[in-house]
Amino acid sequence: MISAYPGAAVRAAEKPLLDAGLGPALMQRAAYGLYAACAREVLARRGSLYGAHVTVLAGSGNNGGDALYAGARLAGRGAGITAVLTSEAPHPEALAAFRSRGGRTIQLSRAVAECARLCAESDLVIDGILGTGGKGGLRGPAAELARAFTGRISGRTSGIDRRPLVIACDLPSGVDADTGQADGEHFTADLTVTFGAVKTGLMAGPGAVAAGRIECIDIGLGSLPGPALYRLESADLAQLLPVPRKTDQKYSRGVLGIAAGSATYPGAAVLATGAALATGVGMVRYLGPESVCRLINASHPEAVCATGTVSLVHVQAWLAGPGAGADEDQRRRALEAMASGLPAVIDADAISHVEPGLGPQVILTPHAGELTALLGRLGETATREQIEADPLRYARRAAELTGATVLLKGWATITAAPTGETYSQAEATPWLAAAGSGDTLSGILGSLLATDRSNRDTASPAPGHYAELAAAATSIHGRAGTLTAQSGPVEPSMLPAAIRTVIGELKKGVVIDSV
Ligand SMILES: NC(=O)C1=CN([C@@H]2O[C@H](COP(=O)(O)OP(=O)(O)OC[C@H]3O[C@@H](n4cnc5c(N)ncnc54)[C@H](OP(=O)(O)O)[C@@H]3O)[C@@H](O)[C@H]2O)[C@@H](O)CC1
Ligand SMILES: Nc1ncnc2c1ncn2[C@@H]1O[C@H](COP(=O)(O)OP(=O)(O)O)[C@@H](O)[C@H]1O
Ligand SMILES: [K+]
Repeated sequence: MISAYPGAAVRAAEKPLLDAGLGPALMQRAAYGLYAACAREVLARRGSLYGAHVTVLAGSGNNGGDALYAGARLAGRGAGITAVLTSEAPHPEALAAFRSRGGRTIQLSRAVAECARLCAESDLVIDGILGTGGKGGLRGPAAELARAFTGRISGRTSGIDRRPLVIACDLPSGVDADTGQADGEHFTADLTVTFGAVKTGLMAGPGAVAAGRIECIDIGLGSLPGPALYRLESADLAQLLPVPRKTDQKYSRGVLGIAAGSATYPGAAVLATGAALATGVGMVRYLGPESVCRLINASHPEAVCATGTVSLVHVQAWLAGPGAGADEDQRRRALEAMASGLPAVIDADAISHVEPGLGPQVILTPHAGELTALLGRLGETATREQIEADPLRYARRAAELTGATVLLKGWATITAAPTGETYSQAEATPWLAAAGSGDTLSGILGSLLATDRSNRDTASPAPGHYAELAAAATSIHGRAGTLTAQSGPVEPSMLPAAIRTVIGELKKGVVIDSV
């Protein structure tokens, strides 16, 4: 499990070490970690460091110091290095070390276009303009450089036309370390090498997109108090996924009730059912119109379909909403599922029936547009753009207002418990942005809720338990999408096959964090 912390928590952990005079030592550890990651990435790409063109972007603070020291080490291995100084006052000792290894420097303010060209023609750009001391987006010539560089490389790929590798020092410059907001100009990295602890802004909103892969360098800060944001990894998922016991029968494994689909939108029910079955539920009991029952049974003969009410069937968890449209019976079933006290996924159209006073076992799964509407009904104004810019804040706020667990979809999907525990999963691929993809996510989550033993074996699961299960479902969905995308565009109806593969690999202990 990865734990991420706000910049202020990392700075507080550094403070006693800085007071003890260890600042220079911490910077050397950070710079060495950055150098090693840069060397590895350049070697993997072009086979040799010798003769590689590297540009270091160095700001006025310690972030620029880290980048200059890393650049000095790369120069020592034969790389040709230029530092673009974005301020008049770069870190003096780091600059001296850089120059003593033969690194040359250019003052950005006098040559923005030349610096943008230099970056675009480099093998590697190290972004050391701003770190945790940055406030707001980039300003002045640094902002112009980011704009010009992005313009020059847009359309290039990492293949034949050689887009330069961009490695961010601690965080991409212009990204807020705590929220991931990136309102102004900022850099976008292939890899972010972060120091001491992962910053929350690298795992949320635009910051998660700008960060690329994340690598954390231990600089000896020790443990930090109260993690703000978690990310599940393969080993965590393997532990969370239940395996049938020898004494199990279909009911003890878990039954999921699905109230999804309508005469207008029957396909959503088929997708959700398929995903739930592929995740390993004991039984699906489907409730909905007869026409949808027939369609589901045509592709999933194992689903038990009926047209009745929620109170008439015995299940361990509910899933309501996908494709429900304006169907009045499905609306009633969604309300009964929320009031049942059982774990329930409330997705799509059912989200518009949500009222405050729910419990954490109810998991709402909006995208940003659906969350705008929900918050509006609860008396809070937030546009879709505001939610996409700061998803941590709005997912937490929605959980607080409803009492439910909230899963806010996106490139990095945020899950927030009403008690404050928050997760971010980013294994997905943009190929998953397709109609019907969310229906499969709800099916995976419904299955995990129905087969969850802690719900039956303990009186009240730990705070954050449902947020953890929702994060696990997101991760399985993202991995299944990424696996499917390896052979072409993703059709959501292809996902169940990949879900089975992902779960099988996780259970075998195969590490597929970087599929
Ligand atoms: N502390 C430690 O132990 C260790 C720290 N480490 C490293 O230090 C980094 C934090 O260093 P830092 O505090 O010097 O901040 P950093 O972000 O480099 O620069 C701030 C400067 O930028 C300026 N500025 C601000 N916003 C701006 C904007 N939008 N556009 C333009 N300029 C802007 C601001 O000027 P101001 O606006 O305040 O006048 C100020 O001068 C951290 O991320 C990590 O890399 C590692 O070495 C490990 C040990
Ligand atoms: N750009 C993206 N990158 C990765 N995943 C995405 C992206 N856009 C959407 N997704 C994922 O695709 C799914 C889309 O869900 P949703 O919009 O509810 O679809 P639908 O309701 O049509 O089934 C969500 O799991 C979301 O996180
Ligand atoms: K940076």
